[in-house]
Amino acid sequence: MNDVHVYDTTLRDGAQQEGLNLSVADKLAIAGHLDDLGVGFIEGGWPGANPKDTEFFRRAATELDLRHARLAAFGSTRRAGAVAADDPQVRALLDARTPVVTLVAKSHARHVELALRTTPAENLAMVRDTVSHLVAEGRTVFLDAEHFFDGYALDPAYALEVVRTAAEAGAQVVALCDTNGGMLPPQVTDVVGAVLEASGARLGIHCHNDTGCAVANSVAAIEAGATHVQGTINGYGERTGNADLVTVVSNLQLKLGHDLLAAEQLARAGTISHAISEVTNIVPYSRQPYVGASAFAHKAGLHASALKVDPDLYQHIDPARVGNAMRTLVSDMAGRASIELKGRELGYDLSDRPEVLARVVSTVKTLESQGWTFDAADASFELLLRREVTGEELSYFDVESWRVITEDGAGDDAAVSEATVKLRAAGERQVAVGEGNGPVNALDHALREALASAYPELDKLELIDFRVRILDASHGTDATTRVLVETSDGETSWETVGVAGNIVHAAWTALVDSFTFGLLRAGIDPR
Ligand SMILES: CC(=O)SCCNC(=O)CCNC(=O)[C@H](O)C(C)(C)COP(=O)(O)OP(=O)(O)OC[C@H]1O[C@@H](n2cnc3c(N)ncnc32)[C@H](O)[C@@H]1OP(=O)(O)O
Ligand SMILES: CC(=O)C(=O)O
Repeated sequence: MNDVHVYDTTLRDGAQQEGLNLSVADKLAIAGHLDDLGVGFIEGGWPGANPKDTEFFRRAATELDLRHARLAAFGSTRRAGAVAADDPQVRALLDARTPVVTLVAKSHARHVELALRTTPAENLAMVRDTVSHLVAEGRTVFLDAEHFFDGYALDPAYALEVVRTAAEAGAQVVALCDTNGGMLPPQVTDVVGAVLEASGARLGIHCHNDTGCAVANSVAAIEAGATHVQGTINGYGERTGNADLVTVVSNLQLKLGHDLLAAEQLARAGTISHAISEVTNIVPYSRQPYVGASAFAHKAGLHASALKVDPDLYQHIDPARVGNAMRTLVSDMAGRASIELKGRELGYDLSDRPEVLARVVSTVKTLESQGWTFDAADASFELLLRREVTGEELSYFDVESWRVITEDGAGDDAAVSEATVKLRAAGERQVAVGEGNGPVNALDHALREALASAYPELDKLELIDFRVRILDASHGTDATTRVLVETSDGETSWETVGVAGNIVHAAWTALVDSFTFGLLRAGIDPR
């Protein structure tokens, strides 16, 4: 069933999200990713509304080489009382030189009266005039019927008249919009079915997520006969966002048999969703359906014991179909099967090492009861596992002592820290001093300095995140503290954990694990 348009509006409605601000270069990059995903249409923005969107269409004409998608320019019907051919906003839509133009039109009688301040008849004339003018100019026209569901509830005859008028004027699709996002799936099913029957128009669906039902509503509309679905990557959009197009497409394709994207395109959905997050600079939502980092991450021991036999037992699809992968999380909820699966992920075959499995389970449960957390610190767990499997501590250096002092900066407000680290590495005793804007920063510098000659490979490691959690807040300033450190080698990153009564000690433990793991990952032998 290759019958449904996949229409992406990340660059227009997605960009209406609070805090999201895309440059022209960002928009061009995202359009390239969307085309790779294989969507049918990319709505690029509203030409004429702001210089960036106008510039996007100008540059897209020469810089975008779309293989799958067709570009759509978005704008509204002409002004009340004007003529489409003379309306500067309609002119800007034509100047964008896209094959497709999507018009937003009022379909709610109250909006016509209060927001447009015109008559129902003039609104219909605006739809008719603008659609037919753009069609006559050679454009494929889609019409977004704004506030359709609320408008249909108030005055179904008028809302239907807008759909009929647009279709008769030549609009190829009339997308029914749940602009305020207040609908639930049964309402969408009923309205789409009724409008389809009464109008015979090709219908689309455009949903916002204010009831948390944007995806469900979109799927319901397609099931009810709509054949064009709009959404945004990662559900970006005004207020609570739009329907997440990756989830919508995955549901329609993998659950309902629609043939929307080639299997290999859908298998890139995870990569593309994350690549677009990089451009938008919005941290990916780990629990995003299908493509989130946690979407196929399993924490409970019982789940792992069944997954070991057959991954299908606790997964609704094979994650590879959407470019994701199964992960086993190790925590105090782990059992032996969790450790065996995690070991397999890390390259250790523990299937005939029951004593190691039992020991690791017990160690993890004990440490987690003291505040350690291994599902957030994969690298510390890998070091622990390695220690239990090999029976020896991986040691690149022997720490003799470390200390930090923090003092008021001379003459300015900022306090500075100074750390001294004494250790042996590659047979040499090293004493190094590091300065920083805080104790962990100073320790990081001192440790690097002390290890620089033995392990120059450490130079490329960078601490990219540092999180502190007070574990028993009722103890006040003598509470136990957990520190998570995230480190990157420029290509990948890993997290390590430290727990101690002293916050700097906890950070030091996490720091030492982070450097040790970095050297292990780089394939360095202890010197
Ligand atoms: C539901 C949606 O998300 S639709 C997309 C909404 N997106 C945006 O609004 C982002 C881009 N918008 C903009 O940059 C500006 O609002 C512009 C350039 C479009 C218009 O700016 P301005 O001319 O200053 O008008 P303003 O934003 O104050 O008001 C919108 C005008 O459009 C009119 N309008 C609203 N919908 C329609 C429509 N479907 N057809 C014709 N006119 C419309 C309003 O009645 C109002 O008219 P008025 O100026 O006579 O009061
Ligand atoms: C058109 C649109 O974005 C809406 O009605 O939500």
